[in-house]
Amino acid sequence: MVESVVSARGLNLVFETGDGPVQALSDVNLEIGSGEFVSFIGPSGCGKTTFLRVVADLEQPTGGAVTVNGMSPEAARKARAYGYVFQAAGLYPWRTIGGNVALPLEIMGYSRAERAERVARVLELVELGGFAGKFPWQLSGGMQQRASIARALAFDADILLMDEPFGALDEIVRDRLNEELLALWARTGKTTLFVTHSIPEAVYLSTKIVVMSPRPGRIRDVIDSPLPKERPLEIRDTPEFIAVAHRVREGLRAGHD
Ligand SMILES: Nc1ncnc2c1ncn2[C@@H]1O[C@H](COP(=O)(O)OP(=O)(O)OP(=O)(O)O)[C@@H](O)[C@H]1O
Repeated sequence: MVESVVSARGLNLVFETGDGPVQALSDVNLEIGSGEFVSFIGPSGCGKTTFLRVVADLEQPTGGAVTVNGMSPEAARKARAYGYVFQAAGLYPWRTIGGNVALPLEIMGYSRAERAERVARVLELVELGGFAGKFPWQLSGGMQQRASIARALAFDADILLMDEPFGALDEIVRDRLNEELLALWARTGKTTLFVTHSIPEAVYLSTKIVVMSPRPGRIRDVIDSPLPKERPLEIRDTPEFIAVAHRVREGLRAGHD
């Protein structure tokens, strides 16, 4: 049997707060295979970020089990199994773009030559080849987010965790970055977990869409996309695309009843 890259079985997570327990995740079961692009969509507070944080070993489940590459999240973190892209680009303003991308490599003790080679390669991948020497404030919001994707790619982890990376961008920039991300995913084959509030974004990007319901966060529906791997933006006008979007919307609506 092929081992899942991410496997969640009976996952529960309860936060103890001053106002009593908050159940963020309830009995989440999910298998993610190698090279899949999986979007998590659901209303605010349904546990999407919490799920990503469990995978990244930033939160401890209170029940059930998660494995990442067949290991505990802690072992996977130590093996540098993933890169993490946050909602805000989170670049250090006093470092150049190249310096920001190199930072995790510096912390990990890569040599200067190795850092330079990797920074050049990942900036090229996100089409920021000529921008290594610029500072974050010299780049648009979309370019900054591309730089933060480059930073997550720099140490060649085979899993990419992305928490609403394009949420703050206008729709035209977002469309372009969606196209670029899809091309990048096709080129690199990284298993990608992607949080979004946007139905078209989830349907356009994903091989699998996980629809979640509000607290306690449960999986309402898991949709294996019938769309082909090649996806021009115009695919969003096809009946196949509209049918998947409809099913996602139905799942979100059912979660509210
Ligand atoms: N550290 C924490 N302590 C207490 N409660 C928390 C903590 N982190 C998250 N929560 C609660 O757990 C629930 C799930 O939060 P989470 O951030 O995972 O939701 P989300 O689906 O990512 O939301 P959004 O779409 O708004 O980002 C929310 O009710 C949130 O208030």
